[in-house]
Amino acid sequence: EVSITKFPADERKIIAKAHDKYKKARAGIINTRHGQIHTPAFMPVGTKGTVKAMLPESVQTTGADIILGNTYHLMLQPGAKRVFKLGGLHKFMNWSKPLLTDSGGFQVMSLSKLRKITEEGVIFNSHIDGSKFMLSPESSTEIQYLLGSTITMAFDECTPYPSTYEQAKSSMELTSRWAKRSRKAFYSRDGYGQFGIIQGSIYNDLRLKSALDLIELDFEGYAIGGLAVGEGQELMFKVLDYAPDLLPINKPRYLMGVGKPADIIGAVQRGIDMFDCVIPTRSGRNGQAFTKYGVVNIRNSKYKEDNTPLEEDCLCPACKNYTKAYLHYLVKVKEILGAMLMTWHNLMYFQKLMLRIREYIAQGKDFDFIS
Ligand SMILES: CNc1nc2c(CC[C@H]3O[C@H](OC)[C@H](OC)[C@@H](OC)[C@@H]3OC)c3nc(N)[nH]c(=O)c3cc2[nH]1
Repeated sequence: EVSITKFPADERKIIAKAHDKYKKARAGIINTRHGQIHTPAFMPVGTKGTVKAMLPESVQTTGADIILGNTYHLMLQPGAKRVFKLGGLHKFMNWSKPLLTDSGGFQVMSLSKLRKITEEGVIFNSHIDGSKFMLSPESSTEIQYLLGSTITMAFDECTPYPSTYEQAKSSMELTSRWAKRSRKAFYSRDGYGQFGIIQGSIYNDLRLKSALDLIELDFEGYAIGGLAVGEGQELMFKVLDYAPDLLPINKPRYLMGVGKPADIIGAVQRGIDMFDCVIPTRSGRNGQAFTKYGVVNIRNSKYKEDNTPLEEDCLCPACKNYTKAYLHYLVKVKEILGAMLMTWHNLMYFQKLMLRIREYIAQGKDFDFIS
């Protein structure tokens, strides 16, 4: 039986010895019921049970080991009980590898207009038809169980930025109480795991208290929440200079919502193992392609007769079989194939970045190649 296991200690030793400047960077494998996750890992976002514009088998060819689903969206439509009855989200969306679902709090705050935060949980009106719902540590954990998530996220409150010390303190304390209830509601099975999410905004004593509260609950992994919420890279790195070290060294660390390649590299150098971000998929659909030459805005008229691929050595379908001129045209006329090819390329780019980072760490080489 596989379970979410520790990083191989010897691998960690080599990594720690190999490069002093980034001695916190580490590469490892998370073993789960649905297969292995090679870290540092980038997790494509599949909000409504699909990575937009991609077939799951295509996502697999980019090298992704795990994708994300959204509790908030799926509980509203098609409903967690219905997904459960239909065999769970893995079967429903034909993705047999690991799935991580967010606990829904963040989405409620960012998507539903009418909502009320109480000690019990968050009461909100669906942004689809206005019907009333409650998300609580218990209901969020149950919904993620019904979906069949490999990695379940504890129900937290993502502290907004900026927040005063007092605001951040009471928000973090609510997250600690909710984490305890989430942990109690979790049905633990070998190969499945639940991650706690630490808060505390930019205040190091609150971050420490949050970590201590959650470590007591012995989660299978830990997320650093409350970042990438408008604080900017400098302030985010300032928190990351110490926050990962507050967490157990042998458990996965997940930085939620991050990020651009330079953000990912800086966070890996500070000890982060897992990432999720809508950038490669959302910006791909909007005509932005990530390349080793920088970001290409394919809608720019300078590409309308450019007969070269986005990247000559990229193996994705967009680069192998098409030109920038064709992608420029497809995106301009809003053809669905444009969204597909741009998304495929960006996901391939992000997975190649992670693969190179894992290789550099394993070889003990510093990796500042993209900044
Ligand atoms: C961007 N900066 C960013 N995103 C934070 C997300 C959401 C991640 C979520 O971000 C999108 O939802 C909106 C994605 O869907 C579009 C979700 O994928 C399913 C993804 O779920 C992990 C956070 N989620 C929780 N539960 N707690 C957090 O403190 C937190 C912080 C974030 N910063």
